[in-house]
Amino acid sequence: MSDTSSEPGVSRRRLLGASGTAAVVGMVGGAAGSGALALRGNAVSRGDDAAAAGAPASTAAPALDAAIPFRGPHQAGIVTPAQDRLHFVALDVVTSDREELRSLLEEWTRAAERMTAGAEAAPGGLVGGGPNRAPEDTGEAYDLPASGLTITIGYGPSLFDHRFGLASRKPAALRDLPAFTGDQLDPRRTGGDLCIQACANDPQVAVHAVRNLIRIGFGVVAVRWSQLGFGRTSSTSTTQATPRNLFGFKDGTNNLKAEEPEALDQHVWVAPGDETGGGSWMAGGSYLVARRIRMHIEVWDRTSLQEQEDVIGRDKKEGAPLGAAKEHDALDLARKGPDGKPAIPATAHVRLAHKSHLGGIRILRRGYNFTDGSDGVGHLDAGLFFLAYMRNPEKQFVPMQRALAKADGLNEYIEHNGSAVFACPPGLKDGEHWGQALFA
Ligand SMILES: C=CC1=C(C)c2cc3[nH]c(cc4nc(cc5[nH]c(cc1n2)c(C)c5CCC(=O)O)C(CCC(=O)O)=C4C)c(C)c3C=C
Ligand SMILES: [Fe+2]
Repeated sequence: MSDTSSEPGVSRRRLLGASGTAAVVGMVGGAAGSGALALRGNAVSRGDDAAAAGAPASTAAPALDAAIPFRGPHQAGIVTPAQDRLHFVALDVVTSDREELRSLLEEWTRAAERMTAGAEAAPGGLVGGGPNRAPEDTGEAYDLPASGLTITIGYGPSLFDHRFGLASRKPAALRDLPAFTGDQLDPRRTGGDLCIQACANDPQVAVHAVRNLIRIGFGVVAVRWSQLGFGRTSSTSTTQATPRNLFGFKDGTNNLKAEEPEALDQHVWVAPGDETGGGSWMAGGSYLVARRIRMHIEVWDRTSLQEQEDVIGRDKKEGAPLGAAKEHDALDLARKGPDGKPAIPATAHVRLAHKSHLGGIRILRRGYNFTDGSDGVGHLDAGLFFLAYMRNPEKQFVPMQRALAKADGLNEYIEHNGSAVFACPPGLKDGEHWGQALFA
């Protein structure tokens, strides 16, 4: 794509201009913060350190370029509008030194805040260290704007074992997920002491963020597994159009949205009384469930339209519930079709995942499509990297996935082959850093 910018210095060449993906910057879900590092808005690139130090943000800037506030009551990257690209990484801690881990989390905070503002990972990172040292920024995002980058951190259950004296700080709700019927989990895509979710509207910006955090963590953390994603498969704000997944269906219609603060408090954010004792630092945070779900798209592509719609429980073109007309019409699970059978079949995905089937349970989905080449026997290795945030995985994801694993018509076409759960701490106030509450 060519550079369409009319402002000098603004490069948008890799920004994805798809309609309906425009980011709303700032106060979504109360997640805005004044940040210790002044945001540079969109009219500057990473190389402009003067701007990083305090130039006012441009109000005329296009939303896809924009910087999303790093600080606030909740971490960005949860209810902030889902960007188009993902780079997710699960890491293991390879040192046994508690102070090294604490100090890395502090250093990561500084770098993450800078990068989300569109700055280099460290001041003068590109060439400022002189010719004899390795640069403190890898450089591939130097000329690019913030691109809506969010960096969200999570802690896995294994981080709270004997190694770092954190056992007494483990949140009660942070437990490895149980096995589900049909799971085909690959240990090489499962678990992790830590995770970083980097989302942006430019893939190069997301990859740059993860790469630089890994570089900073050399000797303290090592990558366990990672996943790239594209074409978000959920909308997390009513300002966003509903995208489609690789089965060609609109995905995210009945998701929780940033504009529903009461529902988010009920289903997504950990409340002050939820975790007592060592886990009380999680108030305002959320739990993340990640599942790598391979979709057998070649089989799906040979399936009739009627069967596809019955499997999902919605029509393919409009995304309306079967028996209804419009995408956002309510699901009527009692409605009968002309043949007297339920309009939304008993094994339809949306029926089984709907709150009325699950005692009111809901989750916030924030997944991405992926294609990771082919499997060597003529099939694409493609699917949905399912990411969902919730207040308590055992009370939300586990019963929901149990219901789906048991009866979902979709199971014929999918396979869960990666899995992890993480506790994502609350957002940071000015001057705070990741790990501060954890190591208090
Ligand atoms: C355990 C939770 C869920 C998994 C795993 C999951 C996988 C999965 N979903 C689709 C496609 C669609 N899902 C849709 C709705 C939907 N899915 C879940 C949960 C899981 N999905 C929920 C809670 C809902 C909402 C149900 C409701 O209240 O109506 C839809 C319909 C559009 C929408 O509302 O988002 C589609 C399409 C795939 C392909 C998939 C695994 C690969
Ligand atoms: Fe679903």
